[in-house]
Amino acid sequence: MSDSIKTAVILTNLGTPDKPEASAVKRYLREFLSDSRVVEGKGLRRIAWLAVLNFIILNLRPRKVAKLYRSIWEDDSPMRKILNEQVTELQLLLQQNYETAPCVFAGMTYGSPSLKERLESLAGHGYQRVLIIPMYPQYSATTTAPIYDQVARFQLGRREVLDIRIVKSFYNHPAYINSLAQSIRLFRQSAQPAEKLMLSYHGIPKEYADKGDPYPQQCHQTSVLVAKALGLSENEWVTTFQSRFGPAQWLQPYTDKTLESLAQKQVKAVDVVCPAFTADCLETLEEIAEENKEVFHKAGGESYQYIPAVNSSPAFIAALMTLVQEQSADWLKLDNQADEKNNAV
Ligand SMILES: C=CC1=C(C)c2cc3[nH]c(cc4nc(cc5[nH]c(cc1n2)c(C)c5CCC(=O)O)C(CCC(=O)O)=C4C)c(C)c3C=C
Ligand SMILES: [Fe+2]
Ligand SMILES: [Fe+2]
Repeated sequence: MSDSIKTAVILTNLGTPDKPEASAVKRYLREFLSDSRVVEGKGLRRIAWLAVLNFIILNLRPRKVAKLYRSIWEDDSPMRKILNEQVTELQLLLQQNYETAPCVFAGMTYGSPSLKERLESLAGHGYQRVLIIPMYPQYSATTTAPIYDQVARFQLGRREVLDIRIVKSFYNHPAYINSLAQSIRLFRQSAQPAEKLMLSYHGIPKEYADKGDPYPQQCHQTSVLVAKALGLSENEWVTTFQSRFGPAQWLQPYTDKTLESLAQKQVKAVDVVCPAFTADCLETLEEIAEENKEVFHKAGGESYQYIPAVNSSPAFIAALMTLVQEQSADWLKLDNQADEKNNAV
């Protein structure tokens, strides 16, 4: 890195409540679900959604969802805990490889630690260059684009803007595919591999995809590449979409319906992995590892195993460093000694 220019990397994830309590969940859901990137609609549609959100959803959902959070909470929300671990591990790896490593921070789109406050604080501390890595391998207007929006709002009106780069997606990056394949391989080495590998992605409303959100295509591409890396034949894996919200149609095939139909077709064992999540969270630890396990068993399935997210596995942290290297090569100066050391191993 050039001597006098302070550079930071921010790992950015969606966000999560501060506590597993109804009031904290309400605050989080209000911020998240008020974003018109997440629930689209203009004019009357927007007014109707805000009425439903404020008068119905925010009165009924927080208590139910807080209970789900309590079932997975450790000393913090798993997403925030894992994001902090990813920050620590990436910082260590960068320090081993660079004379002057950039500083790595965490930032959430909704809730804390907030991306907006992180950017303000970095600017206040004289950082001029920032690489933001959204922790979503597949781009979606519902998740990645809000990060671009926050950066645009941050820059607006600044006399000297910060030099900010954002990694748009990494759904097909060989280092990410390798980290995912490795995590599946390691899991299947220590457990009996199931006859079917299910790759379950968070869904989005079908309407958004029909209007051009590239998310589903990127999910399918990730699946194809992972299956190829694992040497799976076509009938050994399936791509599905989870986490439906509201009455509209979402991306299909749905995870729960597919589990039921697999069990009905006498598939007795499935392994499930969630490649849209780089950190375990409510959607993986509760919805996939618990709720959907019950769905499969109730439908007659016998063995259901959830394969954890890539989290802070060495291969995923190495993938993050590769992204840093590629996206900010001109900002960084490789530590020749560390480089020689790595080559000698
Ligand atoms: C209402 C619309 C929603 C869209 C569109 C959506 C897209 C989307 N979300 C993720 C990743 C995560 N979502 C998580 C929780 C979550 N998601 C929604 C709704 C939408 N998501 C809600 C209401 C919630 C909260 C829980 C609930 O009330 O059911 C999480 C987990 C957060 C945690 O604290 O652990 C993640 C991660 C992606 C990747 C995505 C589109 C591609
Ligand atoms: Fe979501
Ligand atoms: Fe969910």
